[in-house]
Amino acid sequence: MADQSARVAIIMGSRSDWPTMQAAAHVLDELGVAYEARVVSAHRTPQRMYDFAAGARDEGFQVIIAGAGGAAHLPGMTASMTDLPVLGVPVESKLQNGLDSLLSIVQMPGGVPVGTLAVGKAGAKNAGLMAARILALADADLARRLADWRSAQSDAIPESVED
Ligand SMILES: Nc1c(C(=O)O)ncn1[C@@H]1O[C@H](COP(=O)(O)O)[C@@H](O)[C@H]1O
Repeated sequence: MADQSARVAIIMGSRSDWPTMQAAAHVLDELGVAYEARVVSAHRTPQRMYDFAAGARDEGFQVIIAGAGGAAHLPGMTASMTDLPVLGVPVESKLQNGLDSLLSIVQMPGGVPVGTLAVGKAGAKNAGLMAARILALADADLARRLADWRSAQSDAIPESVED
């Protein structure tokens, strides 16, 4: 059962994806956005994927972040069964650093949108930020926290090339 306050679902094809997908969880923690993380695989747990995607809106989720590697069908299959925005994160694989994951997620047929981020932890981090930006369209407090987060990021980048 989902934590009723969780607005973002972070799903992934395998527990082995969690070190990557934690980057999404981390930034959502920083922004005070409640999420729930689950292992859901289109390949290995098709009924769990079906039940999750069909029931995600009723569970209270507003955005889904889906990470998977290799033949990464999870984001697209999930997007085919819900009208919630689905953000796809290609997890790095053994083949060309995850190029297979990226192409599996980004090359969706017209009519089934998956917003695809970069491969790996940077993509997962940006998926968390993108989920927050979507939610912030209707949440002024979150919009302010996002603006503060962005300012803090800028402040942390030194202009000097010396220490
Ligand atoms: N791409 C998918 C799906 C899916 O798309 O349904 N389910 C698992 N996987 C991926 O298999 C990779 C290897 O998984 P294991 O480490 O468990 O062998 C993971 O990156 C996972 O996302």
